[in-house]
Amino acid sequence: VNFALRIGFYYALCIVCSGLTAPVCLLVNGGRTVKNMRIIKTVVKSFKYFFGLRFEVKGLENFEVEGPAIIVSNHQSILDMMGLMEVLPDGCVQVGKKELMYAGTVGLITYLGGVIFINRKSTTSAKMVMAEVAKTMIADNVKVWVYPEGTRNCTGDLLPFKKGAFHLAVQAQVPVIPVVYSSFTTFYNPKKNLFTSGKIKVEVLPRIETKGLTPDDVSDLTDRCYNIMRETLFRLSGRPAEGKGSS
Ligand SMILES: CCCCCC/C=C\CCCCCCCCCC(=O)SCCNC(=O)CCNC(=O)[C@H](O)C(C)(C)COP(=O)(O)OP(=O)(O)OC[C@H]1O[C@@H](n2cnc3c(N)ncnc32)[C@H](O)[C@@H]1OP(=O)(O)O
Ligand SMILES: CCCCCCCC/C=C\CCCCCCCC(=O)OC[C@@H](O)COP(=O)(O)O
Repeated sequence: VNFALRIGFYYALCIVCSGLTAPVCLLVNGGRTVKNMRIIKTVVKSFKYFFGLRFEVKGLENFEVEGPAIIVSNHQSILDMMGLMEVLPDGCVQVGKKELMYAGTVGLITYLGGVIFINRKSTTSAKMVMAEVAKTMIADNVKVWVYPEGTRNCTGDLLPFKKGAFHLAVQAQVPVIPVVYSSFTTFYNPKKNLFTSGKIKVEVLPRIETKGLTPDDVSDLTDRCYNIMRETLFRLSGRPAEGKGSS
């Protein structure tokens, strides 16, 4: 019951705050633009206090790259939206599933914030959108945040990465910046109706350059990023690295 109440309150907060923030975005910036993310971020950063969540962030200086970049991070839950806004650099849009656009006021605010919507059921259309993004991120000097697992996953491990983000980085010849959030499993588990207060460690890792890489290098780049992020996830979550120390 407690779980349902807290999650219900989270949804309500998202819906109501989106409804109140949307007119502000429209008045200040006039329409769909990444500039609205600043306003959205300010609102969302207050949410953590309602749920007793604390963020411990390291490596923010790694976001300080000139020009565009692809940011990739692990995706555990709808609560990630709070972790996202906690560290989101200016001029950064996210890639999201198109279903989000139809989520009432939340859809409206994601639209106004400039979220790039992809149809996950159609690889061709998703790739076309991503190819377009590769061009516009250079022209508009924006960073793009992608969840390369492609879906939420709250197991304490990473799902295999999809390659879209890395194709995008190579096509645009921009660096990849990995961001890792420690596992939520100790305080959040929908299967066990668990949602208490808790601490989330966040680490922004040093950028991985892609200058000179070609489409043939995308698989290697993906693996490299996956391995670094998985190691970091286990370290931040206090879980022993696999294959080491097991008898
Ligand atoms: C104010 C108060 C507000 C309160 C509420 C506020 C709310 C919100 C505020 C805003 C917050 C927004 C938050 C948004 C969060 C959104 C979270 C999500 O929705 S996550 C789900 C969507 N995201 C993704 O799926 C991204 C990761 N996926 C990918 O990158 C995929 O690769 C793809 C989607 C591009 C394609 O996927 P799929 O169809 O499954 O195909 P694949 O198997 O991945 O690829 C098939 C082959 O194609 C190759 N490929 C992929 N991309 C390209 C490319 N661009 N160019 C060339 N080739 C490409 C790929 O390598 C595969 O080939 P292979 O031979 O197998 O390697
Ligand atoms: C009038 C219609 C009303 C509809 C109301 C729907 C309300 C939804 C409201 C609030 C939810 C807050 C969500 C914040 C956004 C977080 C985005 C997110 O994390 O999406 C997860 C998703 O990307 C991964 O896809 P999978 O479903 O795991 O694969």
